[in-house]
Amino acid sequence: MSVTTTPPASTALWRDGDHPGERRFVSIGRLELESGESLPDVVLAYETWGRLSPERDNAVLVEHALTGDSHVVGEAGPGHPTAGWWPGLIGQGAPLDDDYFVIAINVLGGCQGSTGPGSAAPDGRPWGSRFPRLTIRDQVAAEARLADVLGIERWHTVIGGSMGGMRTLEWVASHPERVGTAIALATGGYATAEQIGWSQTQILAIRNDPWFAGGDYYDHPQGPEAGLAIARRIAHITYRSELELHERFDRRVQDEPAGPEGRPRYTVESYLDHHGGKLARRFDANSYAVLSEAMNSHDLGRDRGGMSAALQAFTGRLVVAPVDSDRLYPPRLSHEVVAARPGTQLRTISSAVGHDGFLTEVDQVAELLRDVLRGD
Ligand SMILES: CC(=O)SCCNC(=O)CCNC(=O)[C@H](O)C(C)(C)COP(=O)(O)OP(=O)(O)OC[C@H]1O[C@@H](n2cnc3c(N)ncnc32)[C@H](O)[C@@H]1OP(=O)(O)O
Ligand SMILES: N[C@@H](CCO)C(=O)O
Repeated sequence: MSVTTTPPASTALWRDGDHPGERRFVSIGRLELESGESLPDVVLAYETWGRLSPERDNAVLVEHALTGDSHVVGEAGPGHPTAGWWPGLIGQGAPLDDDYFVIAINVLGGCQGSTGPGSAAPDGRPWGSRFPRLTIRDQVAAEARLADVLGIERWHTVIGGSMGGMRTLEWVASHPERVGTAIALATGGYATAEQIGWSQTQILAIRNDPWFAGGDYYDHPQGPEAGLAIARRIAHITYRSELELHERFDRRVQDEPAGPEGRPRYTVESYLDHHGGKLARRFDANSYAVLSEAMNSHDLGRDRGGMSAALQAFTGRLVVAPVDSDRLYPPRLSHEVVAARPGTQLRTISSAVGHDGFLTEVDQVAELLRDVLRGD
């Protein structure tokens, strides 16, 4: 196992330009997966802030959501398609200041430096359609290997929202002794029927794009960007509340119809086109499908005798933080975690936005994090 600042050739197939110097890459070797398949030579990309204390007791793991990456804070620039997705959470004056050693890992199956479907398989060609099915448990198993390499036996805190919240809770279930405090935002103990249904719809939008080519599109002139953009449009509606969309866009028209045959383009359509196109330019469609299916696998209680039994061995502090207007991960899912594990704290984020509130209400998330780190 080794750590490097240059991406190993095996990870560099999907958009070579997306591998900046400040990101580090660790090889964690072969990973046996829940499916019974295995991934040889797994690489994880990660970024760090601060220093690990001599006692190794100040490490904080920040877990990103579906289309996030290891770039939690910082500018967009070479290698970083977007600015940090949780601005103000790490750095001087932020809750995660120099007292902490913060790590964010691009998830296994992702497309920002970690092994994913766009990486090279052992034959040198992209995995594409051959990439194995992943589960949230596989992703956490990979992250535990990275922690081993860095000499982190126990996280001071693990925090994440949505898919990052799934991994946070899975850390608690699969490595209870390695987590001090866990903060899971806008998530639940399992993927619901509705979440799986929305995922299916999005994955079908990708797979039915004529340019999908069964998933082996990397050396084609075009990929399934249109399908991915449709998937993002569908997802983005679920990430926002009905009331927010109504108040922001109502029935306003962005572009007037051209001629008698024309139809108006509603402002909300323009907004969804924007988000669909933006994601299609920065994200790999195969990764999107692989990660969506990993989210579908999420079920803390699976083969563990239920959620309560899965959380029983954890003696640390667990905080769950739903967004009150979240229709995709409704607050009842957090309440179920509280009911399953006595002592779990509930901190509700108030937002008009909906699910994306865990990203947009950064002040509330910062306050929550500050309180929890203080021990309140
Ligand atoms: C800070 C970042 O942007 S992180 C980007 C990387 N993203 C991730 O890592 C995933 C997490 N992030 C996300 O999912 C989303 O980007 C969120 C949650 C941060 C967006 O939330 P908000 O801040 O509420 O943004 P909002 O939904 O209002 O969208 C703003 C965008 O829509 C555009 N927009 C707004 N109205 C319209 C319209 N009628 N027509 C077209 N575009 C529109 C804005 O110009 C803006 O564009 P930009 O993002 O390219 O600057
Ligand atoms: N908008 C976020 C939320 C997903 O839960 C993302 O794209 O990662």
